[in-house]
Amino acid sequence: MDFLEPLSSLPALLYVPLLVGSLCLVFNYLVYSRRVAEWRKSKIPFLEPSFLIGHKYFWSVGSNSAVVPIDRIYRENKDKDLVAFFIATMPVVLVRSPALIKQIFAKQFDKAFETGLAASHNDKIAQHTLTQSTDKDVWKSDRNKLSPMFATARFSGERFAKIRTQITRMWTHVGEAHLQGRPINMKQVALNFSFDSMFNSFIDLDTNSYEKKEELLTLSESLFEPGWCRLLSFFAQTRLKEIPALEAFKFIPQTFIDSLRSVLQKQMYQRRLDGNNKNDLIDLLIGLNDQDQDKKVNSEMDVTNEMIGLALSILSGGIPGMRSIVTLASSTVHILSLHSEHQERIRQEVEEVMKKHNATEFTYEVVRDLQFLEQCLRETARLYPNNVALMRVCTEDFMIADHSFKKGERFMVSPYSVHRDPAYFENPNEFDPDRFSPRNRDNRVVDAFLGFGKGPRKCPGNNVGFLLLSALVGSLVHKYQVRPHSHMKQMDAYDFHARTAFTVHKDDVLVDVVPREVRAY
Ligand code: HEM
Repeated sequence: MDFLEPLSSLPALLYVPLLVGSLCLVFNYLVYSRRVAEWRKSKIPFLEPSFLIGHKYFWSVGSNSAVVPIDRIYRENKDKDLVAFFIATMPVVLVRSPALIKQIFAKQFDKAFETGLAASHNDKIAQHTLTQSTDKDVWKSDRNKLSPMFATARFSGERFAKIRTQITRMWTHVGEAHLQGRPINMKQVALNFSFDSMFNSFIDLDTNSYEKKEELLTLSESLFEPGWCRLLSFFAQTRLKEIPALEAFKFIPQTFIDSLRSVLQKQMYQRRLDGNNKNDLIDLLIGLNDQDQDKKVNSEMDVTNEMIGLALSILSGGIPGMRSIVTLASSTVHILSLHSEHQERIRQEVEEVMKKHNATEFTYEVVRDLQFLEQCLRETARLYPNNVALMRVCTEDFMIADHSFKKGERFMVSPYSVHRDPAYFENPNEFDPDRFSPRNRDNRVVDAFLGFGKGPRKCPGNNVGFLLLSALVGSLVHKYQVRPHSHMKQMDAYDFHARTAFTVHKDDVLVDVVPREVRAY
């Protein structure tokens, strides 16, 4: 057999990768051809995958963020409301039109209930983590239990003092960097601010990330750190969650859970001893413990899987939360550094609102009243939405817009693409906070804005997030003039990190500051 002769001269070790590679290609082919036949039958518009190797759009993933190819598919299929394709071997249906997104994410919510990060049914903690829960009743009951935590009024009055402490620490850090002639790393400043604010306010943990890096902060950072490992764990969570051998790739690693468990246990125990009701997450968890077991917290076993899941929903914001605050804060400061006129408007607003409330420092009432600053934050969330994609998975077969979808079909929405579509936002690449002013905000804009998701599973922490962001950005811009250091032009999708499911800028976001003369605080 002459044609096999070249193969016989290969070292035996090379046969193994060759065999594995060939099996993968055959597997790909089977996946593609089966799913394409189903799409054709259900009249779902799709992009024909290339024989064996799928869609070329995604070959550059690893050097570019997945936003880039998804956005290209979005733009090349203007004539369609939805279009199906493969990301590697994962079939997805990209939903383009806001009307259809609303239909699937809100009106047909019951039939496409699961998110892209849905947990394995056996994962007892993740079932109580809002983003990952796959049981509608458990999810509903958990969201109700947590709703008092998402009310911004929790930060009013004396409780705002904890946020004010973070403002003062941030000013000190920024002031020192300025005196030493160093630029400000906004990603780091925002991480310290949001971590300390969240852990102080929700679980009464007195952290100071500028002085000491808590284990939980290091672990939280590693949850969002871009890299192949995190990207693979995201893929394993999305695609292969029922395979026990992949437990080690769980999106929330066991080390994080163990550390959180021990912190919660300590805080609950201490609260029992102090007897002070602070109306925070610790009190909520103690209440659950009393209801369920009618006993005091005194052993590790008492911090149940449900409690860990609920705490994760708040503290890591059901995963996107803290990351979202960090990204949104650094993006907002980056964009304001390029627009001194908007910085000036924020300063004037702060002065006016302080005067109105007869305040000489940042208070809950002042921060809640910063309307123009909120418009700037919303506009930044439009230009830089946090998630590469929003996902829902069909939990039963259903029909929509003359197409029938099977249980297990994955819907994907690209907030970045919808937000930059001129059909919904005029001059979409321009930073124009006034498009979100109460006067200009029409239904078209409201429906097409996806920065916090859509439907009953949309972000419950948006108000808390905006409160912290307004405190951080408002106080920074009020005390300092901010100028660009590292990014002299507005960033876009090519500036996002390639190896993460979030739209994180690939470099540090550095700005320079010049102190301003302000009224006494
Ligand atoms: C202001 C910054 C924030 C942004 C831009 C943001 C964005 C998002 C997005 C896009 C989703 C997915 C929604 C969907 O799939 O339809 C989400 C979900 C979620 N967010 Fe946020 N978020 C922010 C802050 C927070 C904060 C501070 C918390 C917690 C206190 C939080 C808690 C959650 C939770 C628990 C979910 C899951 C909801 C569910 O599946 O029921 N978020 N967020």
